[in-house]
Amino acid sequence: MAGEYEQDAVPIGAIRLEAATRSFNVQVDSGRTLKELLLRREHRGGPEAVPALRGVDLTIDPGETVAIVGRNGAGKSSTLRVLAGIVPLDSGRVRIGGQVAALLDLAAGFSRDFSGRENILMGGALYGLTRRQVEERLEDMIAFSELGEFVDLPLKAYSSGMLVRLAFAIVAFLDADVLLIDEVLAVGDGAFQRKCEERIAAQVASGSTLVLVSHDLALIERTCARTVLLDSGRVAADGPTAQVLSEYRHLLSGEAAPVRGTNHPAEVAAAAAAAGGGAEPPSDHEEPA
Ligand SMILES: Nc1ncnc2c1ncn2[C@@H]1O[C@H](COP(=O)(O)OP(=O)(O)OP(=O)(O)O)[C@@H](O)[C@H]1O
Repeated sequence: MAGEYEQDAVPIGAIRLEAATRSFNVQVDSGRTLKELLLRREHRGGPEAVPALRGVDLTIDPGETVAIVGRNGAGKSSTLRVLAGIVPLDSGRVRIGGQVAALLDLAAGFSRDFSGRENILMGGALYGLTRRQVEERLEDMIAFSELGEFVDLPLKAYSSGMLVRLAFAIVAFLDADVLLIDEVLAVGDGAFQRKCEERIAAQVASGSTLVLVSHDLALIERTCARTVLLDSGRVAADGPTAQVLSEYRHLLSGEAAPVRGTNHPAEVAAAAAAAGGGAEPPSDHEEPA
């Protein structure tokens, strides 16, 4: 049974996620034997379902500021993708009210052969703005991005920080009712990060709902009143940010090893600080896909 995604079935700015489940099929290739490789035989193992969300319930009211935290692979990005309507649910229901602006996978939303200016024009249309509305905001968006002459060069020539500037400049002037932001702010430089934070704060002050996924616990403390802790695709805690982050730090400091890969360096540092120790972040940190 497929899950449901309904827009405008709840008040503007509200989010309702009910019993959300989602798995991803991953081709497992580790069991291939040397004989199979030498004889070029097909390996019999099929795709394996990796559960990302296992029955997540989330009720967010208009104007709330909510952070989602959790270890690598906990299901944070999957939750945002489901809320943005990019990834459908296997079962459960998403309802979201009003216009949604998502800053998730930057590369996915852009055309690399077109200039920044052209991408703004196309991006605005994707978010439901008319050509005229985008043109009215174009100069403000370009000024916000501080891309200078790069705005007329193809995106192939952009650094990842420049892509963030472009993406944020579009989202910053959409006046969306719901803002979904995944970690992207971390790629911009310090000055631009502060500018983005100020812009987000202004949008929240004007009534937008914010859902932020980040490993930057200080950013969360500054930005979000409420935090949801995910663990292995389930909600492990949901409440005031100070309380849930304290639980999360406790979880991180008490664990010997993460679920998969290494901990994010910011989390390791936070856990070390919480434990009063001086643990160094792992040098061979790797981000899972
Ligand atoms: N497109 C995909 N294909 C296969 N597996 C996926 C895909 N997206 C997510 N997963 C799997 O779903 C689980 C949850 O992933 P998700 O990216 O939501 O975690 P996360 O909490 O955002 O992790 P991180 O902190 O590392 O970004 C992981 O086991 C991940 O491997």
